[in-house]
Amino acid sequence: MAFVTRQFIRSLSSSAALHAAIKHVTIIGGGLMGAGIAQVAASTGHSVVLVDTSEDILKKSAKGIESSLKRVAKKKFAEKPEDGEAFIQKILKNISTSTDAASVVQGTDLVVEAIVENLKVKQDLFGALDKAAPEHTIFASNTSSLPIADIASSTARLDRFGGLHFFNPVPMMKLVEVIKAPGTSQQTFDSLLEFSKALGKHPVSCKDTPGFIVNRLLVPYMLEAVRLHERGHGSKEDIDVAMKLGAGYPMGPFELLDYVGLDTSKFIIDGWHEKDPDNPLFAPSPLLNKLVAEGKLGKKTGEGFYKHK
Ligand SMILES: CCCCCCCCCCCCC[C@H](O)CC(=O)SCCNC(=O)CCNC(=O)[C@H](O)C(C)(C)COP(=O)(O)OP(=O)(O)OC[C@H]1O[C@@H](n2cnc3c(N)ncnc32)[C@H](O)[C@@H]1OP(=O)(O)O
Ligand SMILES: NC(=O)c1ccc[n+]([C@@H]2O[C@H](COP(=O)([O-])OP(=O)(O)OC[C@H]3O[C@@H](n4cnc5c(N)ncnc54)[C@H](O)[C@@H]3O)[C@@H](O)[C@H]2O)c1
Repeated sequence: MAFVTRQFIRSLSSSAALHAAIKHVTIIGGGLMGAGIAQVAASTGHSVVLVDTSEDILKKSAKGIESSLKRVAKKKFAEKPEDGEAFIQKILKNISTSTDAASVVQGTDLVVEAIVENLKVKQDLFGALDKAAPEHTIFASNTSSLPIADIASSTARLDRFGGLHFFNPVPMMKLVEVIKAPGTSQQTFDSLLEFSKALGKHPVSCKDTPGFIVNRLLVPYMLEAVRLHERGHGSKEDIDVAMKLGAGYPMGPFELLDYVGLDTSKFIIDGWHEKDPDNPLFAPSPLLNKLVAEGKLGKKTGEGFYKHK
């Protein structure tokens, strides 16, 4: 009996037990990543509000979520396709949309931000949300390249602020990097780990260090691929085939750049160049800059390094 009581007290005093499970999630940004995160959170039984700047964008996000769910349902209900539609509708019921972030965060346990990769824009958003959200609400950024501590500095909840770095396409990629900034409390960090697991993802813990784990290794590789091509040492097609057939990557670097979005890639590299202007690795790429200036942002606009259907 004493053993059972000790176990019970220990379980109550664990930070997981002290912190209520995350149920209501607000995702800010309904683009590639935000829509994917909303889909996965809704599919795992969370109530989700997806926020963007216009109803038109949110309609596009909802369409994207529905077509991704159709792909999931096609596989899951291959034997009984008639159950697929009910599965999709049940998940879609868990998602609502809004253009008013400040009002919807009033009832949320967690805010996941997936807006444009720009420090000032992210700081302004979180600064405003900090005034509107309840005390217990945790804030997380899906930034690819910005320090979590810098984004969090616009709020007064450094202890309830961390990083949740998802991978594209979110419904398919199992990894989430959970980032503990210097101010992030252990309780918040544990909640973010738990939330990632509740999404069916595999979380890894990560310090608030440039590029976290994956991008610290991936970005230099992508940069070298672009430089190799710019020097005329290989066509983009050959470089892509080489990395798929020779290194076993599912996509070549140019296919992946188009998939990620050339605007986001440019934000990442410009930000690092600004911080470390003498590092030749982060020097601007004329080819990337030209494509972005022409509005060729990759798969999302129908053309980037390649043309997409
Ligand atoms: C000098 C200046 C240069 C600038 C350089 C700057 C570089 C900066 C770039 C860094 C960017 C970092 C971004 C971010 O922070 C981190 C990332 O997210 S990095 C990206 C990580 N992602 C990948 O690496 C993806 C790699 N690709 C794949 O894993 C696969 O190709 C794929 C996407 C899963 C698709 O698989 P394929 O076999 O290729 O294609 P299929 O279409 O047949 O799909 C297979 C299978 O998956 C299902 N599926 C695919 N997508 C979805 C979806 N969105 N929703 C639901 N289901 C999906 C599909 O239905 C298939 O199912 P099946 O038919 O097999 O049952
Ligand atoms: N694309 C990727 O592969 C990838 C992977 C991991 C992380 N990320 C990161 O996720 C974030 C979003 O990337 P994305 O590819 O989804 O970008 P995206 O351009 O597809 O979507 C961004 C969305 O945010 C919206 N938005 C911008 N400012 C807003 C604001 N103030 N309030 C509400 N909505 C706003 C835009 O309208 C747009 O719909 C970035 O920080 C990026 O670095 C991207």
